[in-house]
Amino acid sequence: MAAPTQNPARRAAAALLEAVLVRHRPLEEALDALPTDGRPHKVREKGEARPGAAVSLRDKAAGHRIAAAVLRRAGSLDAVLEPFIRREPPPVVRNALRIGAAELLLLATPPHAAVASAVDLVPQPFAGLVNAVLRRVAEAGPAALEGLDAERLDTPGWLWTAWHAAYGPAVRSIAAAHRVEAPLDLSLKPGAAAPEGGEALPSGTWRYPAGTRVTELPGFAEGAFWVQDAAAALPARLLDVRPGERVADLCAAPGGKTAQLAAAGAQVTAVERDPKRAARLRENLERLRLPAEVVVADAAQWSPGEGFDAILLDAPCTATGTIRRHPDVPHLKRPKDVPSAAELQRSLLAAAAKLLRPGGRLVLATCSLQAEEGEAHLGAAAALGLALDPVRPEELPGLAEAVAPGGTLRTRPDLWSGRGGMDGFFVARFRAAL
Ligand SMILES: C[S@@+](CC[C@H](N)C(=O)[O-])C[C@H]1O[C@@H](n2cnc3c(N)ncnc32)[C@H](O)[C@@H]1O
Repeated sequence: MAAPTQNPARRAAAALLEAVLVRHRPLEEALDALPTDGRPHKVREKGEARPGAAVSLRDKAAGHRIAAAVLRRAGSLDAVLEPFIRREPPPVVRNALRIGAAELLLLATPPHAAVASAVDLVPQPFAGLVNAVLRRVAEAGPAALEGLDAERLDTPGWLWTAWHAAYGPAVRSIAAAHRVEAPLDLSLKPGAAAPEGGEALPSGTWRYPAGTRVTELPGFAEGAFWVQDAAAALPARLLDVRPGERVADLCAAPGGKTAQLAAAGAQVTAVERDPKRAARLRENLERLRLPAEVVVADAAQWSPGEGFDAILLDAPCTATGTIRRHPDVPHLKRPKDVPSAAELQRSLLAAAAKLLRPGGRLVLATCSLQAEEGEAHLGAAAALGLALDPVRPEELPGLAEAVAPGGTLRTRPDLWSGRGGMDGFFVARFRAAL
């Protein structure tokens, strides 16, 4: 069978799925590792696409889109494939079947191209199987997905149980929100004009349709804005820094929150443990022409001397609040990751409390939907002498429902659902004793 000319994109998708589902590597790392030829378009002769060969930027983007669709809906796709598979095939075949099914059922690829391309991805002995199974899926069409409990099928059981315990029936709308690709959200530098085509959200974020390429928007190279989910922009806003205040951003890269603090005129020290990520943070600040001192250090061990007026602790976490943007997260995280992330957050919180001047402010944020990485930290904060400074609903227009009665903030992907949702964050603001 002739190899379709579009197959470099499917090969890229297969490589990404192999990295995430077989080798358990993050999708972004796998994307960075894909060899590209740097050209937006590349016409290939049929059959030329070899594993490991460079792909064009366009094929990489198309492969990313296919892989993301598979990762978002893997449970549903496997349920559709199930009746046609007698014995579990090798991972390369299973992933080719998922790619074919995603193209047929979710991405509106013409059936002939979807089936032929998936067949082209597998070793010859499996070509017949993939062809036969996908022809059956093609016959059923998108109706094959109807009647499935997609929310449950596409959510690992342990996450469903935890979210049900924390949020009750809203677990279903959270899971439904994960099916949809997130929009592009931008934070603007003060005084900068928003690129055309965006929607101004009540929180100040500018929102653009999913798939918008930020680097192609006018103003990107000039540093007029940076990418930041609407919910991710809230922690720094709630710290409410003033010009000239000494502020530490303790887990800083890639720097969205550092940029907000610096744009507000604070004297910012950004601490980041990972040297590569610190380099990216520096690059971002350079593009934005915003000043901040970047320190490569473990924030749990860092002792700069004088206390800070304000500290932002955007602690590393399981990132289960960012599944809309990172559909690999449910496939990579395991239940045991939650207590270890919570432990790390507790140690960083204790270190942060020591870095505050008397009366200083601290905002703790995590982009996790797990209560252990959010609400459960309030007791530890109190034991460290940090008094909760409640967030008032009027501080966050349009988000009153995200402010808990005690004054902590809990955003979820199903909030603002008619407008494209937002990442799931826990945010709490504290004050050190005087
Ligand atoms: C949630 S991300 C921060 C996102 C960032 N605040 C922003 O808004 O762009 C967490 C960051 O903390 C860094 N990190 C993890 N543990 C750290 C530690 N002990 N000290 C300093 N940075 C750490 C990670 O490398 C990662 O870049």
